[in-house]
Amino acid sequence: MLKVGSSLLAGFADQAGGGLDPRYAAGLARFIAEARAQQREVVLVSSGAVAAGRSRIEAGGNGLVLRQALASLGQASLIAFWQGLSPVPVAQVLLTHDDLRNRRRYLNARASLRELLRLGALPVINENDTVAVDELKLGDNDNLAAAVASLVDADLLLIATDIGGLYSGHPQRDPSARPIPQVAVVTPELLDAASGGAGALGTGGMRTKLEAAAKAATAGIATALFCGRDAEVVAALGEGRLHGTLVAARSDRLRARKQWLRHAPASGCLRIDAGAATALHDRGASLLPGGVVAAEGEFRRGDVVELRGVGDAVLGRGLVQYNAGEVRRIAGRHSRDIEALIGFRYGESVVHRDDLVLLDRASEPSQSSNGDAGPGAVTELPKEVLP
Ligand SMILES: Nc1ncnc2c1ncn2[C@@H]1O[C@H](COP(=O)(O)OP(=O)(O)O)[C@@H](O)[C@H]1O
Ligand SMILES: N[C@@H](CCC(=O)OP(=O)(O)O)C(=O)O
Repeated sequence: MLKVGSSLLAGFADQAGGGLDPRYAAGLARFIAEARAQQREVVLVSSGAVAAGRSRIEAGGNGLVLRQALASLGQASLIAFWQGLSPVPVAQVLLTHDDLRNRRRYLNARASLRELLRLGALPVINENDTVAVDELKLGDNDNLAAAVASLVDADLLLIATDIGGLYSGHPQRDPSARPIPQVAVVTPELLDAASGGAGALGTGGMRTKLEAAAKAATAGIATALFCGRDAEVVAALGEGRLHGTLVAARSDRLRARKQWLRHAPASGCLRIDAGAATALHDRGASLLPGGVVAAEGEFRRGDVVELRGVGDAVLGRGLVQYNAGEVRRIAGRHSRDIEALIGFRYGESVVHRDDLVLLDRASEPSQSSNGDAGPGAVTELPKEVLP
């Protein structure tokens, strides 16, 4: 997952006519192509729509509604710009905070992104600025990148900007500021050091990058902050060497996600047969409709459900791909019949193995299936990075 800020794409003093300029983006596009050649899946979060919009129309000022309009004017140019630098088809994905907090939309976004990667496309994500204001707004693309890194289960979040990572003070204003190559934990002191404000075009400055890194860290993803203007830095990155700041992950990715699933209140229950229980336990398989005996409760797609086996034991819990009525119609049937039975299909599983946590039967207390798990049972992990 790579995030590229406006400061790398536009606003150069020597640039005639404004608009997007490939001088740094070309190197980053080469880096993406090399990573893809190494069989890595790459998702790009790119700012620059507002800057691109400004070059298309005469408009002074910096008000919120004006920036929303400018983003709309510039977004198509931004996608065309990356397409011009990419050997593979690029795909536009516009997201908001609200999309990622809503579990159904979260699952839909994740499924679309996975499909784009499977097809070999390069997803280029930006905030949907037309609708993203106030409480809907993630605030900046750094935080959006952290949320999407968690959504796609990224190995690493790379944030390219116009400075060589985090400094102990504002690098342009504080002559004693020194680079910080490694951050184990994002502390309030570090956030303070990074609060000196953004560059001319950027919105968040280093603070939002550190906040994003802290969110990614909680989700088990490390973040690399580096200068995308330095061709040697970008080339070294392609060889696995970072000249910049590495913010360490604070937990194992899967553990962070599964920890949340383990304690989230369930909206319903799936009764599964012995064969399915064995497949889940022994092979780490997804739960297919054929193994579902019954669905209890009125859950919706994306809700957490309990999985109960023969004898009522709670075997696990997971995010369900279909709503209760749909599960009842496909229960006991083969995955290939899903479309014939309900008219569409989100995928072959009822609960995908990535969205499933199996419980230790001896130690796991059974929780009620109506969402009332009792006080203290719900562990709140950051909303920004988990569904
Ligand atoms: N402690 C710090 N370390 C590094 N950069 C800082 C720090 N404090 C403030 N900054 C500013 O943050 C800027 C990068 O943020 P921003 O302009 O939002 O970039 P982008 O457009 O890439 O998101 C730097 O150019 C620098 O001026
Ligand atoms: N959605 C806005 C991006 C805002 C933003 O976060 O910018 P930046 O600080 O340069 O990453 C745009 O495309 O201009």
